Parts: sequence; C-alpha cells; structure tokens
Amino acid sequence: MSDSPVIKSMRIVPVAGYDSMLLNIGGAHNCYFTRIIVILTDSAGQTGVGETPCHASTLQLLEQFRPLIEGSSLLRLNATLSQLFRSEARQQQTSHTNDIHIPQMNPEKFYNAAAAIEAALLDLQGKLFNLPVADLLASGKQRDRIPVLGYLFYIADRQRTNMNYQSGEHEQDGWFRLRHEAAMDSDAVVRLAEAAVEQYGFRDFKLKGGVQAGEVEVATVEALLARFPDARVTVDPNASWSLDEAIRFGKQLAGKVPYLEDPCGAEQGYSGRETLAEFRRATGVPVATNMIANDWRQLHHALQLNAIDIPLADPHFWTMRNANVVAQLCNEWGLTTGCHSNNHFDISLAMVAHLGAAAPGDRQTAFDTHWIWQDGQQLTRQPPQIRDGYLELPSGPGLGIELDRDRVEQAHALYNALPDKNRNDALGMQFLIDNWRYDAKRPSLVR
Ligand SMILES: O=C([O-])[C@@H](O)[C@@H](O)[C@H](O)[C@@H](O)C(=O)[O-]
Ligand SMILES: [Mg+2]
Repeated sequence: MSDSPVIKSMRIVPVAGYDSMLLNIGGAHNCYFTRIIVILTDSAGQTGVGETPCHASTLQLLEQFRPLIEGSSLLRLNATLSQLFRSEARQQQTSHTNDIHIPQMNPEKFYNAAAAIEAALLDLQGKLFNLPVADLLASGKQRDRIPVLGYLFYIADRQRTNMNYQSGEHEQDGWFRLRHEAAMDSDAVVRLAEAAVEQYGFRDFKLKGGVQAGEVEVATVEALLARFPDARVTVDPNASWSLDEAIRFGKQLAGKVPYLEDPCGAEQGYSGRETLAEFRRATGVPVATNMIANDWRQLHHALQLNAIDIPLADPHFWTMRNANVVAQLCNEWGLTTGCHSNNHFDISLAMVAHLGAAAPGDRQTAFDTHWIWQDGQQLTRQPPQIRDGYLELPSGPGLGIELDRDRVEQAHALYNALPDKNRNDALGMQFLIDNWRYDAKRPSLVR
C-alpha cells in the first residue's frame, strides 16, 4: 500500500454553460445550466475528474468531504468511499422525492457529491492501472459503444423573455441552429428529430412530456413514429398524468412504444410505485422510471410491487459503482438497464459511456443524454462522440478524457457571473404565464 499514490488536492469547480428554453413539468430551462467539476490531483502527478449537478448545498458538502479525500490513498478507494457513505450527510438524506423539478425539494446532494468524487477517483485508478473505468466497475467492460436516445423537448420562444438565451444565428444549419428555435407542435418536434438524426444517427427518441395536454403529447409521439417507423419512441410526462389518463394513453400507445417513462405517480393516497404497478397490469406497457426507484430502499419496494421494468439508474444519483450494481441486478432479474440524465458537460458524457459499456447482458435500452443540447460546449479536448445513434467509449485509461483547462476556467467564470446559481425552471415560465407555479399533477402549460 505504501506504493499507492496519494490524493494531493481536490479542486471543486462550479461551472456554467448555455441551454435552450426547453420545457418540462417544472417550467422552462434557464438560459444557463450549472454543474460541478471535481478535479483530483495525486502524488504521481495524474489528474482525475468527475462531474455532477450543481447546487449550493452540494458545493458545501464537497467542501466538508475534502479532508477525507485529500491525503487518502488511491488504492484504498473502497475505504475512502465507505467513509463518505457512513457520514452524517448520507444519513440525513431523505429519499428522492417525486418533485424532482423543485430544487429545494431535490435531496440528492449526498449522492451528487459522492458521485463526483467517486468518478474522479476511478478516473485516477484507471490511469494508474492503464485500464478504462468500465473495466474497474464490477462487471467489467462489455462493449465499446452504447445506444443513446435523441432527447426531444418542446421548446418555448426565447424571444418572449429578456433572458440571455443563445440564438444559434451563427451556427451552421441543421441541429445546431434548430435547437434554439421554438418547437411547440408535433411538426416542429419532428423537424428537430430529423435534424438530430442527421447529426447523430439516432434510432431511439424520448419526448420530454408533462408540458402540454396528454393527448397532444401522444399525438407528437405518433407523429414521430409516422416519420420514423423503425425508431423506438417514448414519452416521459414526469408523472403528470393521472392513473386513469396513463392507462388510456398507455392502451393507445401499447405495441407502438417500447416503454413509457413515469406515466403516472402518487395520487389519492396511493404511492407512485403502487399506481405504476396498476398501470403495468392494465396496459402491459413496460415502465421506466427516474422518479420512484432511485435508491436501494425505493428500488426494493418498486420491485416487490412489480411496478417497473427499467430503473434509469443515473450515475449522478447512484454513483457509477452503485449504478453498475443496479445494471447487474437488472441482468440477473430480467429487468432492462437504462440511464436518466440532466443537462451536462462532456465529463458526465464519459461517465455515462463507461457505465453503459460495463452493463452486463443485452437488455439495455438506449441511455438518456442531454448532451445534444450542449454539444460544442465541451470542457475536454476530445469529447466522447455520438455517431450512428451510439455513444462511443473514449479510448485511453480512466475516463479517457483530458480536461481543457482554458475552457474549464471560462465555464467557471460564467458560473461566477450568474445571478441565479441553482436550477430554477419556474423563472423562465413567468414570461409565458403570469405567476406560473409548479404543480406535480399538471403539465406545465395546462393552466
Ligand atoms: O431536463 C429536463 O427538463 C428533464 O425533465 C430532467 O430534469 C429530468 O430529470 C429527466 O430528464 C427525466 O427523465 O425525468
Ligand atoms: Mg424521467
């Protein structure tokens, strides 16, 4: 053990990038999104990185963990991480709630912090052993590329706001321009999908729902299927449909969609796990979730109730190693592996690529990634690529990426200049609907 490199320094860097006015049940994405980059340097002079969603309390928690990380031995990664998991911060974290779009309700801070640290340690270990991180996850590397989906949104008209949304005017035609333009109906969403296919070759799509009336969103799914008859298309209304609505729409889409994501949630005294179990029985449509099976205890209840088929185990709210264990359980228990996402930079893209590359078995649904909305804003020299509908595993040890220090500093400066640093999708919505308020049971434009 005396030969193990030691972690010399941990740098915690909040960063910001630009986003489009993407709609969801929580409102509209801000013109900026924020993330945290953790950069570890070890005594061998190597650098390891991790990325996670940004929140002031996550930054505080990372600071609190600094003394456990600096000075720790790289080879004792298990011991270091279990110290984090034994910390009071983890005990204090209540489970993930349904109200994922309300920042103050989002309790993932411990896991978000632990995930970034763990990724950076794995990156360093991979460099030490000259192995990809996928090989350090328990099931080991299974493949070199993973299917990812084209994550489609309805997009509001940024010109109705005074916010600093980018215009895309100077971009080349196609995806890079269209992603900034309003897209509020099925035709516009189909055009977005066409541009995304042209750019990335997707065969899978997810429409972010919970925005318009369920009938409208189902019609958009059908329009996408009509345009891409061989594609796998789904919709995620973030549990805004009632169970009755979900069953009605589910029956309409049965046999046409591979699964529905969080079609309904808690209502009338029944939990989301209970209503999803009823939905599955009534429709036979498989269920994916990132809302009701996000920790071991929730997953246990969801599986006992036969409520879900695809736990979308996001490495940022499980950590990479735990998400790999979920993938192993999926493989052993006849479930399908998937992955949720939020807006992110390319360090997270690499984390997701390694996670997918290590998922055992062949029941893997296309992973989510918001990267296509951020493509071009990379913080690394050669970001992982999405080609032909697949995210390619970067070559090279660790996560296989190299930080672009100048770009990291620019993204950090942008973060420092922001007035609102925590995610708040309600802000942009005020320009569309006066006094708009979040309602977990109503699509955001249904007011
Ligand atoms: O980016 C969004 O607006 C999504 O709605 C995101 O916040 C969700 O967490 C997510 O992608 C989901 O699948 O529910
Ligand atoms: Mg979802």
